[in-house]
Amino acid sequence: MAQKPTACLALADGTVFYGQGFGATGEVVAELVFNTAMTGYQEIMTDPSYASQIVTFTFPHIGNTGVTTQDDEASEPVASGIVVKWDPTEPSSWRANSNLISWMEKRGRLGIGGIDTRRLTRAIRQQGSPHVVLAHDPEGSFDIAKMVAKARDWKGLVGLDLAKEVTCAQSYRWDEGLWSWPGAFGKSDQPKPFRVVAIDYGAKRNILRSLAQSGAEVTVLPATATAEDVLAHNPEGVFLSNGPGDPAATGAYAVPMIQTLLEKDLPIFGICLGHQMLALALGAKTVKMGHGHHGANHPVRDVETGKVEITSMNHGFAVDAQTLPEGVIETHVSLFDGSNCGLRMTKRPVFSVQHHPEASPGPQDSAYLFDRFADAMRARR
Ligand SMILES: NC(=O)CC[C@H](N)C(=O)O
Repeated sequence: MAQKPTACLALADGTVFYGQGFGATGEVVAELVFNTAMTGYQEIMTDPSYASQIVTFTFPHIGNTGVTTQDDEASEPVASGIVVKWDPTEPSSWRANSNLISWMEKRGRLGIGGIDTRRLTRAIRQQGSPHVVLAHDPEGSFDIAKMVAKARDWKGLVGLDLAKEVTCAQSYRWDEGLWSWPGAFGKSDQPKPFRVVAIDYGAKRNILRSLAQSGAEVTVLPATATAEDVLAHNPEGVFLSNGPGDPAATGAYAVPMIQTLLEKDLPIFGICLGHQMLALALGAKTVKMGHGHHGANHPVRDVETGKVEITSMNHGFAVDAQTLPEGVIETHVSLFDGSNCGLRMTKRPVFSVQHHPEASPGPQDSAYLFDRFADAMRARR
C-alpha cells in the first residue's frame, strides 16, 4: 500500500502534489522555481538570492553527499524549501558533517520528496514560476482549499525588497582567499591588495572569496550603505553583489547610491542583482522573466569576442537590453532565450554580468571577470 502523504505542495492554479515531508514541519508560501544543476544543492539552498523561493531540483539524487559548513554560501539555508524526486538518504561523503534532513530540520526549512519533478517542472515552465504553498505535517492533515487560496493571495516577488532582510547587520572584512593570491604577504612583485568595498545585497561567500583570490582586500557593507559610507573606505573599486527580490524595489535606495558612485570614476563590478541595479542606475529597465534561469549549464555568448561561456545562473528578473542608454553596451547574451547577461560602459571601467562567475556551484568559464575587475583597479593605480 502506498505510504500516507506527509507533505503537500499546492499551486495557485489548484494543482496539488502529495509526497513525503522531511526537514522542518509547518507551512510556507513562496515562488516555485526549478534548478537543473546536478551538484551543489547546499550552495543553492544557502544562496541568499533564493529568499522567498522554493527550489525544485530536476536532478533526482539530492542529499547523497550530506552537508558541510565549508559549502555554505551564507550562515543559514535561505531558500524557503525544496522539492525532490527521491527522499534524501544517509550521506556518503567524507566531507559531510551533517545530513541534509537534520540540517534542514534544525534550520526550519521544509522539504517534500517523492514528487514527479518532471511533471512539476513542466508546470513551472508553463505557468512561469507559480506561487505555491508547501506544507509538511507528519499527521498528514492538509486543508487544500486554504493552501490554494493562500498561494493565490500571495503578492509574489514583484515589488519586493528582500535584500534588506538578508544583508549583514554590520560591516566586516573578508580576507579568506587572499592568501592564495600571488601578491599576498609581499610574496612577489605583485602590487599591494586592492581596497574593495562590496555591497552586500545577499552576497554569496564564494563571490567574496573570488574577489580576495584576485587580490582584493574586501570590506563588506550592508545593503543600505550610503555613497558617503562607501567612499569613507577610500575604495579602489566597488563591487555590487547578488541578492534576492525585485531589483526595482531594492533600487529605491541602492540606485541613487550607485549613481553617486558613478560620478566618482571608480571601477565598478556587479553580479546578478548587482548587475540589474547597476543597469537601473545607468537608466535602463528590468523586467520579470517567465520562469527565470536557475542552473549550472547555461550558455552565454560574449558579444564582443563571440566566445561561449557555460555559466551558473540564478535569476528571475532581467535587464531589458533595449533600454540600455548611449555609452552602455550589451556584452553578454543568453543562448537559451537571448536575454541580457552583461553590460559595460564604453568609456569607463564599469561592468556587470547576470550570471555567476564565482561558479558555486557551476563551471568556472567566467572566472576571468574577477581578473578584469582587478586589472581595472591596477590600471587606475
Ligand atoms: N542571484 C541574484 O542576484 C538574483 C537577482 C534577482 N533577485 C533575480 O531574481 O533576478
